[in-house]
Amino acid sequence: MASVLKHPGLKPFNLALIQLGRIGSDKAANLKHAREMVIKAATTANKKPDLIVLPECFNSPYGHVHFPVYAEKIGFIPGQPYDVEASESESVKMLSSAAKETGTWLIGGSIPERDSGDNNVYNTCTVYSPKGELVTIFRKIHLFDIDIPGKIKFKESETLTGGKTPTFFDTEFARVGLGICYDVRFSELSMLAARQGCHLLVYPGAFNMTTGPLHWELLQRARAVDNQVFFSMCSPARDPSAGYHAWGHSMVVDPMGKILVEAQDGEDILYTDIDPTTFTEARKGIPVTTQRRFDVYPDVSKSS
Ligand SMILES: NC(=O)CC(=O)C(=O)O
Repeated sequence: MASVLKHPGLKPFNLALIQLGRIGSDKAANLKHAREMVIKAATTANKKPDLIVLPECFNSPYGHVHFPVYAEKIGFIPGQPYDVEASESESVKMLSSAAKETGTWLIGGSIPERDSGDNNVYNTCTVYSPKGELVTIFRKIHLFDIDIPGKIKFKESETLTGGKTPTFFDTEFARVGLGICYDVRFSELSMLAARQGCHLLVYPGAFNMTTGPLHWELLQRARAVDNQVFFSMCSPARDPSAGYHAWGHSMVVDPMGKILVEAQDGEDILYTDIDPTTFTEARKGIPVTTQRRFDVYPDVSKSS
């Protein structure tokens, strides 16, 4: 693992999750509604959130046939300034302007993205500063290919390519690691982020009616406790008329594994105060971060 600059430290902040409903086949309507909900999240709470999160695949129906149809070219090159005005992506333009208008950090869930070079389609999360700058993107690394007979068969790899780059970004209040949905099942990704100093891991996600009740909460609490970090997944609301029935239950878990807030299955906005004391006390009281036995097993975070 390449050495990274340390973040100055976790500060108290307010996190808002938008469990977005009304995601249908009309992309313009999806974007309009997502924008309205970001403004609502920023303006209707007693305390303005510092970071707002949208769910996985918020501008398109969720399914491999839809991804290439809804895919947009973003053309983000890490380390280079990005010109939102010149972007080919209508979703990026909307998210950037919503972040700027509200003056909040915004994790723009995920959208299908077509790479300008290799033409592959990715499931991509974009992140915006309060000034509306596109600060980073993250492409879902582990594709959701499962087959549980009689229950659910899904194959993202029919049309998507998996990303290759674990990603985090720094705000003035926290270092935030990113993943998307199925990535939560691969503990190495969150371990890497935690070892790089992330305080909070955010995974926009859309579990389903088979795996949701069994694993959605379990995995988030496990990743939070494994790594002693705040962990959050933000889902679309459940739509019984859609081809894919999302589980919902967006949540935020603290570093002790306690669920701080949880939605049901409908559209909702959740707010949580992130308290650095929980983070510090979890690590002080149960000091696993200093008790690892790398003389017995390898430090996976150091392998390249
Ligand atoms: N939709 C996903 O990517 C993952 C999922 O539903 C699961 O892991 O279960």
